[in-house]
Amino acid sequence: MVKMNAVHFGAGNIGRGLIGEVLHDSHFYIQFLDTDPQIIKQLRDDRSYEIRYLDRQLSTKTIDNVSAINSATDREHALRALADADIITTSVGANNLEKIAALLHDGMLSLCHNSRRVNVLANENMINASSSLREHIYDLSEPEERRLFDQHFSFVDTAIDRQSLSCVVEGKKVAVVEPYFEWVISNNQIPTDTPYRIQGASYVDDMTPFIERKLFIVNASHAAFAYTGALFHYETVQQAISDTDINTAVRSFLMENFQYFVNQYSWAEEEMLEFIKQTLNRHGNPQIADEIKRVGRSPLRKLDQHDRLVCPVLKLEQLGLKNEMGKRMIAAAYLYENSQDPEAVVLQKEIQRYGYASTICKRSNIAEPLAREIAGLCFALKKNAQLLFKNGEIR
Ligand SMILES: NC(=O)c1ccc[n+]([C@@H]2O[C@H](COP(=O)([O-])OP(=O)(O)OC[C@H]3O[C@@H](n4cnc5c(N)ncnc54)[C@H](O)[C@@H]3O)[C@@H](O)[C@H]2O)c1
Ligand SMILES: O=P(O)(O)OC[C@@H](O)[C@@H](O)[C@H](O)[C@H](O)CO
Repeated sequence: MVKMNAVHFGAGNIGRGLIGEVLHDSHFYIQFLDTDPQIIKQLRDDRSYEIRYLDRQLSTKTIDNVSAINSATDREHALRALADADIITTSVGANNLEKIAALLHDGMLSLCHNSRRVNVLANENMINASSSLREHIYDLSEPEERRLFDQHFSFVDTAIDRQSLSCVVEGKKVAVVEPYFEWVISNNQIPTDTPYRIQGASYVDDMTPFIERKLFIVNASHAAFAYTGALFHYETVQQAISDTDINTAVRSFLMENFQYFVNQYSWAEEEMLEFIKQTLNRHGNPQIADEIKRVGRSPLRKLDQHDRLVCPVLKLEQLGLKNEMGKRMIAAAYLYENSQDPEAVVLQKEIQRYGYASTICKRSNIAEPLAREIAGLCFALKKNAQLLFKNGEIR
């Protein structure tokens, strides 16, 4: 029973491993738009793909009623797909939202001929990704186009959570996922006459606490394991987690962020503690080998003032709450080296040229006294990574 058309930008790990599955189960036909010729060919040839769940039985599921278009080389077909869309979704990576804006702008113009309103859901690890995508599109639009877009489109912020990886079986990419998932959708931004509900998603009136919980608990601890794990030359997050000292350090980092949620949102302590426990269990899932180079990817993005490491530290600072471990985690991130990761290369070049304090001020928009303090932590941890585990402040 396929009733509606979804156009999804990004047939990567989470695109196939979560968004594709949930939209399929909500009776959408899915056109993936991507730029990777290999996955496009696979989806076009098979019109379906496999998901493997990391449950006891290693069960599998086939997602059918899908196809794919190369949005870089086949603009015409991509625009045709957009013109028929009932919903538009993305999971291309936060840094790529700007790159899909021009195509979406043109696709949205052709969609305006339809009477129905279309929701656009950008599913990326960032605060208000859909609102940010809207800004990129509106930056390219004339005032009259913006008025039309306001009438025809709703940009709906979301938070998505699932450990979603891939493996290759007989030359085909298979999505490998934990059974758990969360897709939180901003109810206030969804028009009341939307003719579908996304099955399995949670609709909430105030997105902010949920996207912050995703970033400041799930992704913050993930990044902390990755960057401290890299300091000790581990290759996967699971190896870092099984190091008792790192585990203890990341737990105390999370307990600082826990205080933020309790103070800022009066979040019930037991519920947040349970969420933290569940998150740490998920990160430590022995069936997953999640490489530090994936979890630590794009350190410049992760060190942005609005992202998982710096944002909670600044918020705790404003509230006058303890953030010592958070500062150490930021310092560990500034020490991250990976010659295969373009952002890590730029980061280390900038540090070599301008020093830690200036780079921290510039990249994380942190005021000078705090930036100098974190720079001091970078020097200390570079000399002796064991200081990460020292109680009290490092001087
Ligand atoms: N993998 C996860 O477990 C997970 C979980 C939650 C959130 N996320 C978020 O989802 C997003 C995607 O992550 P991922 O792990 O699936 O990454 P990925 O690299 O596996 O997939 C991204 C896909 O987007 C495609 N893409 C990139 N630029 C594009 C463009 N301009 N036009 C069309 N397609 C383009 C890539 O070719 C790739 O197939 C990120 O924002 C990530 O933070 C990932
Ligand atoms: O996708 P990133 O680069 O923002 O972060 C890396 C991981 O922390 C992330 O992909 C998690 O696995 C995911 O967010 C879990 O839901």
